[in-house]
Amino acid sequence: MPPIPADFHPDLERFIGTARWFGGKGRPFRVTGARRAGELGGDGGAQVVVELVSVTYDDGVGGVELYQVPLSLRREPEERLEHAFVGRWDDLHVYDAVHDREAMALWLRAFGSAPTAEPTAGTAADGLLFHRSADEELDLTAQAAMLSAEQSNSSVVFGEQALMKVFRKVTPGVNPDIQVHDVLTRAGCDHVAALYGWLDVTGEAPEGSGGSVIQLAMLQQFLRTASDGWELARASVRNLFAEADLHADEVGGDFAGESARLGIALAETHVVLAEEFPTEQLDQAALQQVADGMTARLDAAVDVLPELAAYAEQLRPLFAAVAGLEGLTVQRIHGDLHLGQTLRTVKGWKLVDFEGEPARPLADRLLPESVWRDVAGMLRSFDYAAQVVHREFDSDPRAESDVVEQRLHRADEWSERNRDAFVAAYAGREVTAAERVLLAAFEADKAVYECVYEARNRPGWVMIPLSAVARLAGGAPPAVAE
Ligand SMILES: Nc1ncnc2c1ncn2[C@@H]1O[C@H](COP(=O)(O)OP(=O)(O)O)[C@@H](O)[C@H]1O
Ligand SMILES: O=P(O)(O)O[C@H]1O[C@H](CO)[C@@H](O[C@H]2O[C@H](CO)[C@@H](O)[C@H](O)[C@H]2O)[C@H](O)[C@H]1O
Repeated sequence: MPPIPADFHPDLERFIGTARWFGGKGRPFRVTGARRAGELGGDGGAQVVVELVSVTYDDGVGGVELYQVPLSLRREPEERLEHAFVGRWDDLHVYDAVHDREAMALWLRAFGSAPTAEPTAGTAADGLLFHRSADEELDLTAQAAMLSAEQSNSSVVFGEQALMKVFRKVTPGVNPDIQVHDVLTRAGCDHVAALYGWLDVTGEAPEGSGGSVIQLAMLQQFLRTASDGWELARASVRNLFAEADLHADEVGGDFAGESARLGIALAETHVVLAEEFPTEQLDQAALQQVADGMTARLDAAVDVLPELAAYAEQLRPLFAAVAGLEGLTVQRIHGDLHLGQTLRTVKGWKLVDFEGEPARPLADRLLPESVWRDVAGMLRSFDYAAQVVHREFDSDPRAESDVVEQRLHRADEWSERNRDAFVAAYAGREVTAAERVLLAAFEADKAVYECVYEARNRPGWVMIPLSAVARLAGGAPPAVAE
């Protein structure tokens, strides 16, 4: 196929700008180029072009970002793909390929023909190199279906066997999600879905990438019996609200046992990560850098959400205290842990999505960090679950104020109970004073990150992390109306 013409760029801008996975929401941008990573199909059947689309922001911050956009090209309009329509390119009707079953079957077949014996060998489709990392025989007749919970990337399930995650924002270099799944699968870690394969671009490395590979997708075991930790936690809060005169430990849907099991799953995963990746003891200069990083993120966040300024001065000493700690060991961690990254299966809790915070530079996401950062991410998530349900119940202005008050109290109680159960099981011993300082600092750092995330993606939820910032800063709750 010829390259995408420049007059298709406005269609790409419209499509990317409204996609859930687009990390630049709220910032005016332009599509400044589209490079063909590869092509699949075309012999009379479905035809797919995989484009790496360059996005440049009008504010000039952050340089060019690359987004993977696989496009399905159709001669006739496809009614069932209307929701995935991108635009017209000459006489072609162009759709987001991840929604197109026939297009996705091409990916699965390419994975199916990749040899498994040599992990470095692969099947090359035009420009694309498919790798297999496990002997699992793939069912090539399995139907593809998009996972509706589309988040930072797009995930497609093949039957009940495999799940392919198509990375959207791509950066030249090792993809942390593929890397960690590969290592943990080989190490026999029980708390992740096994890696089956991955997809690289074979063509010339893009300018400025230092010759690095670009990794486009990951194929892994589909956890058929999984329930999302975020859904389960909220169901437990709802259950508590239904009996608002009872305490969290008195109702049937109590979650504390699951929170404790989740703490153990995280601790066990951290142990394997520490065995398989380098660990390091931070010296004073490195600790200072960690503290400075938190402060710098706070300063940048105040520019995005000025309401944070009211708490900035109280947060600074909390971050500065990190520089005064001694003997902090760092290792590879999850990096963006929250309840939405946990799945409860019949075989226990699994952790997903080891990509780290999507907004962080790739190099930073590969660095060893303190395990308490992951713990803090989960603590924030317990708070979110309680607060989100509280809003579901009490967004009605006619709700009686004493009932609202009571439920708010129960929400806090639920959050505290589950946070405590999680930390106690994770640590398996008393948490030291130094660890408590770290936890509070990482929790505040995460809440600051969430303020930016919500301001850009879900402005109606910004009060959830902002209230947490206020609590951690020891100040009065925010009075900002939503
Ligand atoms: N191996 C799996 N089996 C079943 N469901 C999964 C699996 N991996 C992820 N999921 C589901 O897909 C959703 C998105 O996956 P995730 O890795 O978090 O993607 P993203 O990077 O887009 O946030 C998760 O919330 C989870 O519910
Ligand atoms: O799952 P992603 O890697 O895309 O993570 C991003 O999106 C998350 C929301 O989906 C966001 O998580 C925040 O909201 C969650 C509830 O939806 C809550 O449980 C988390 O605690 C909260 O941080 C995450 O921060 C962001 O990186």
